[in-house]
Amino acid sequence: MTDLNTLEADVLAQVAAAGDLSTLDAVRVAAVGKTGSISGLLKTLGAMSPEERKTQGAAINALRDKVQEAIAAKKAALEAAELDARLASETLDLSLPAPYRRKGSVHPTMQTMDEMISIFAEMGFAVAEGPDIEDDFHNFTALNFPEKHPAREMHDTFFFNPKESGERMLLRTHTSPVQVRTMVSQKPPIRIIAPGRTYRCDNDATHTPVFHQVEGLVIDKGIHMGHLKWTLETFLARFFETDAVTTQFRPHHFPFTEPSAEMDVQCDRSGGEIKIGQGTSWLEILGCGMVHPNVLRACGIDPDEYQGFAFGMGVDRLGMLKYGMPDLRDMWSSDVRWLSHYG
Ligand SMILES: CNC(=O)COc1cccc(Nc2cc(Cl)ccn2)c1
Repeated sequence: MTDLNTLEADVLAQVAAAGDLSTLDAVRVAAVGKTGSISGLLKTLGAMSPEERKTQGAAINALRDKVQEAIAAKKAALEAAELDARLASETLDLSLPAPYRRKGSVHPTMQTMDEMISIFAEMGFAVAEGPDIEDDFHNFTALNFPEKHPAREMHDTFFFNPKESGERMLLRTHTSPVQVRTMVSQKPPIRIIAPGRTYRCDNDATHTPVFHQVEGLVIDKGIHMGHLKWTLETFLARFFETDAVTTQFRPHHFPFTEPSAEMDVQCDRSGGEIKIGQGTSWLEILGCGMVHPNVLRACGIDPDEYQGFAFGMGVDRLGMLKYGMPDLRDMWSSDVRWLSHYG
């Protein structure tokens, strides 16, 4: 017969030595599990005399209870220690600064476009939008482009495969179609800007196939070039955050305006960066003009009753000027280091 005292001392020593819950459970199974040492002793009771069974049985049960009590206490101690360890490792010191997490930023092109839109909105312009996929009429014909105009060629414009009807759909080459759609659907007076994505078959150091434009259109009675000049100078001064800008009109040609002009803004190129609102250099900033009568007529507006001006500027170009970005291609490299620097 195994000496109960030796067994007790041995099992209690194993319980005390158990360093973690799984070791303790292994000790429990070895002692009081189905095939455990103490459970095995209980099976020997059957072969004893009634008197012996009474005393021996009581002694073995007492040993089993003692061992189970010790295991329960040890389990509670190990669990408490485990909880303390977790509390210690997961304690948040709220007085510490939060760990740095890089937040996203608005792309400089969209930031610039948002600024342009909000300035024109403050000046009373509504924002008009339209489809990127356009038809010949809205992108060219209504804008007084002659049938054989080079801009209609494949080398300049992305065309889709002609539909059965032969209508050639294309990716709009400017946002003017949005203004055409507005003139066709809304009676004057009109004061809108048309921001958006435009597409051309260009791709070099200063041109990307997708670029962003903001065009503007005012149609009313008695509109003249003075209104155009004031509107653009007011916008440019606010956009470049300077008191006033000096501009000049340089004669130009667009099919959809007559007279057409390019507007230069006076700037200082002497330092590394171009500064608008000071200096004596000229920098081309946008194209504009009085809406051509043929365009008004194509949109159902009588040029003897209403006149209008329009302008168009490149968002990426203005953003690069304002934020001093050296290379247009950086705008599209989606280099996080660059974007987070400017964004
Ligand atoms: C970057 N943009 C440029 O160089 C030139 O953009 C321009 C210039 C002059 C006018 C317009 N838009 C326009 C729209 C209609 Cl519906 C009628 C007449 N004109 C856009």
